Amino acid sequence: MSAEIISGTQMRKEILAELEQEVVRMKEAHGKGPGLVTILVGENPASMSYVTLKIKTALSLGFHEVQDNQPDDISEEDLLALIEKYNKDPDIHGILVQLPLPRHINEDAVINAISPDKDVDGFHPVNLGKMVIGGDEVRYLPCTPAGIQEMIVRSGTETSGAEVVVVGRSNIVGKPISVMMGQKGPGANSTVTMVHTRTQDLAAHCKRADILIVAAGVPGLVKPEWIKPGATVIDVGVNRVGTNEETGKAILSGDVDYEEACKVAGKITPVPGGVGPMTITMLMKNTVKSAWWHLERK
Ligand SMILES: Nc1nc2c(c(=O)[nH]1)N[C@@H](CN(C=O)c1ccc(C(=O)N[C@@H](CCC(=O)O)C(=O)O)cc1)CN2
Repeated sequence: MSAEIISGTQMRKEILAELEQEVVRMKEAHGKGPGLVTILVGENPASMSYVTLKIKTALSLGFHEVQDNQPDDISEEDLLALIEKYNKDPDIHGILVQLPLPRHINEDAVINAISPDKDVDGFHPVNLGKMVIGGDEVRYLPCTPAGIQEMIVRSGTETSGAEVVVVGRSNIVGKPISVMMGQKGPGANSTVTMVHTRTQDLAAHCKRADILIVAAGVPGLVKPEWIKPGATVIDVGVNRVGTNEETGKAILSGDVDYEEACKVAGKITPVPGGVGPMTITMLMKNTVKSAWWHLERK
């Protein structure tokens, strides 16, 4: 048996084509499209490549894109003032501050400074609170969890009544996706267990999962014998495990032993080309949603 591959790269194409049409309609209706600012502090190579991808995608969709790069030693006060400037800018509908930030800056203070109306990352406590309440309250879902849920749904995996096991408890992936999969509604209604690397008998928990979502940041953590035959496996890990000597590019590995897992799982996401591309796609979707909200409100 070889698992069906759930390709984030392919799904990205489909969703971006839908968004492109929406941007055309928005420009016809309002004379302008979505505006996104990307704020990058310092020169972390991974962050630089993610922000470059975000800018490229936004421009390809016809967004108004502002790239605001700041030096590593910017003070927290100056960064907060910069965010406030964009909170007030009527041409900007989405504010993205790339994480992680340098140690001298308090990440929570920065996230809290972004207007919840422009928080297209979905990290602000107001938006996380609305996500927990669910239903009509939901505003911007955090991008990686939203991408995971979209992949599960588009792959035709049944979620209602399914046993979902989430490995990892981060604020940006593990906690939100656990809540989202347990909500009432389509693409959810699951029975969720959230575990982590200190959980006793992690393997036994994973083995019960109809849908196994792994976001632990530990390369190759999940072994094939931890997987229920036929399960859908979503690998969120993007671990840099070496460098390709010929191309100089990073060699990426997920949190799942992919080659072997393919022999047991029913469906599986690859790394690269799985959840990663969906994160940026969902950022675009949130920005389009925010732009409609801001433009129609006036
Ligand atoms: N403000 C934010 N910061 C961070 C987020 C976020 O959602 N908002 N998430 C991560 C990084 N991230 C987006 O910013 C991200 C990670 C991975 C990918 C991706 O496409 N990965 C590719 C591989 C790309 C590579 O070669 O490195 C893949 O998995 O196929 C996109 C976005 C932390 N910070």
